[in-house]
Amino acid sequence: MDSLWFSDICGHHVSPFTMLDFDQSCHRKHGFSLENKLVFARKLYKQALTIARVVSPSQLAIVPSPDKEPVDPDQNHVAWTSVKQERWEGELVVQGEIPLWLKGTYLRNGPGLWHIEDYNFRHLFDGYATLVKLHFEDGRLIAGHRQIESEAYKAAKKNKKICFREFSEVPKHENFMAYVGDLSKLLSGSSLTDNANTGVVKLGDGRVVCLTETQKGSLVIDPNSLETLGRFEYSDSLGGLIHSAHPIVTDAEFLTLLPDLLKPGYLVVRMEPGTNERKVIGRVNCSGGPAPGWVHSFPVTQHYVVVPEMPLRYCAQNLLRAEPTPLYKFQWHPQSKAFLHVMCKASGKVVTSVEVPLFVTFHFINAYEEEDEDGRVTSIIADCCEHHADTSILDQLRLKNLRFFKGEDVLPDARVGRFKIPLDGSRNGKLEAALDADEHGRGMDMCSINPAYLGKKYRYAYACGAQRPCHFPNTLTKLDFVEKKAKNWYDEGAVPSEPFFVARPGATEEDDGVVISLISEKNGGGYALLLDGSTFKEIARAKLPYGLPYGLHGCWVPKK
Ligand SMILES: CC1=C[C@H](O/C=C(C)\C=C\C2=C(C)CCCC2(C)C)OC1=O
Ligand SMILES: CC(/C=C/C=O)=C\C=C/O
Ligand SMILES: [Fe+2]
Repeated sequence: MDSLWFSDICGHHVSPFTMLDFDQSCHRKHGFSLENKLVFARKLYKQALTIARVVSPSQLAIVPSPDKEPVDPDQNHVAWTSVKQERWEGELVVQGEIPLWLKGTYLRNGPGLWHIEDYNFRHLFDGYATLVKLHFEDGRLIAGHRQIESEAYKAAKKNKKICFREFSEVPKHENFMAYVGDLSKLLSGSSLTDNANTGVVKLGDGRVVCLTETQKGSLVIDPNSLETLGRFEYSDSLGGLIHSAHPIVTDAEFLTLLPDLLKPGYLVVRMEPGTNERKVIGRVNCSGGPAPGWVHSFPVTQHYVVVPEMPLRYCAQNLLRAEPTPLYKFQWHPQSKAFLHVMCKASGKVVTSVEVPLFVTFHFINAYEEEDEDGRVTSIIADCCEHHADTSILDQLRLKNLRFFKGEDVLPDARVGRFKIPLDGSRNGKLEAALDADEHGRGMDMCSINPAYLGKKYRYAYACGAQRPCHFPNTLTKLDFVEKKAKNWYDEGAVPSEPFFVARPGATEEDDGVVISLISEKNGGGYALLLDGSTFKEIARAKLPYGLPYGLHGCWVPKK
């Protein structure tokens, strides 16, 4: 059903646009006549009406209604509470020693504002983006935070209601016709959010861009003032509405995946520093399923891009709903199986597609090539934070579940899933735990590595693990894939964010550097924490004036 809605709109699939985007679609690129465009528009409108018919009236909220979930302020951990104010900046008092070599700014993005007026959002991923900075220089630390001024955020503030479609929240419609109008806006992408609340990357040319799952939610910011400078406009004509929220970004390139919901598959694209133009490396067709698997992230090796095809797949039907479904914009299709595709970066050729055991992951950690004694690549190893093929983690991240922790051990188990992809033409790949998950309390997500080891054989990763009982990953963990051991950091009641590794300039050891994390404390406070990358012992901490909401992903902007 999902793909049927779109399949007959446009007969050819030469252009890799993902959904239906008038301005940038293949229709413009291939010079379609006005008449054809009108035929196309009519088809679109008819499809919107068909969709409107299959969405039952109960899924239409006619009157705006606040989320009626009970809110008990005593239970509200600062990690899950909206940021206190629009912005703040100041120097922090440092306990311990910040290494003098640490010069630059750590930026962390995340969904920090979960209400508009008295309407409370439901899911962690719905929040309006809060950008945090920690600027280290001469052993001192200047911190700050500021809201990202996306169109979605500004419109919500001005109109005192949600105006764009967020991860799970949808603007409420006054009546049925307004809903049908919104559906056509959805098909053109104009109703989708640009709330860039997921990650932040420094491009090779120095521009700093905040990102989310929607392409329009790529916003350029100033890493010093945290001011939103404007939209990052992709100047190519690839079109489409969504991309992977985690591009692979180095000083030399920006690689990402554009899922194609019309003809299930993915485009692998590359953008050079100093340009806004993505160029196609190649295309992968899906091996299963009515739609591509969700690609929140993907891994690369030195010569290959690994394109994951999870059985948790995008679902056009769920995209159009007015109320969230248990799996939000996705659907679980175990019968469609799971695959990993390997594309050669240089030629764009798919060198293998293997079936793998079912899996669920948000985050790939790293990947590398294994060689035989003659230096021929025999297989690829790809590691991820794997949730035992169980989608319930998405539900666990509802704010209601995060806010009401009564001490039960409800965090679903996760592990470091290690895929082995043979390159000898075999049709199946393997998936096993890279180390005993009890080493990290069977919690596993929000990972980082030493960026010098991207795509190469590596030994260490940093992530959030669990000290049970818990309902959310609550430790920082250093994983050693050689010893198959983990070192864990824990502070009772604290919610730590993604441990981010910064290498010491000139280091020769993989773990020679520091790990930065922002901690939200159970008493409403918060602090910036520095751990030694090798010993994983605390080397410094600095208290913030107030605790900040939980955040997702970060990047490092070194001082020039
Ligand atoms: C994880 C994670 C989710 C969050 O994503 C935010 C948005 C707006 C996602 C939107 C969508 C999908 C997840 C699937 C396809 C459709 C679309 C609506 C674009 O940020 C995160 O980190
Ligand atoms: C917070 C999280 C995923 C974030 C996606 O970007 C997962 C946490 C639990 O495993
Ligand atoms: Fe992520």
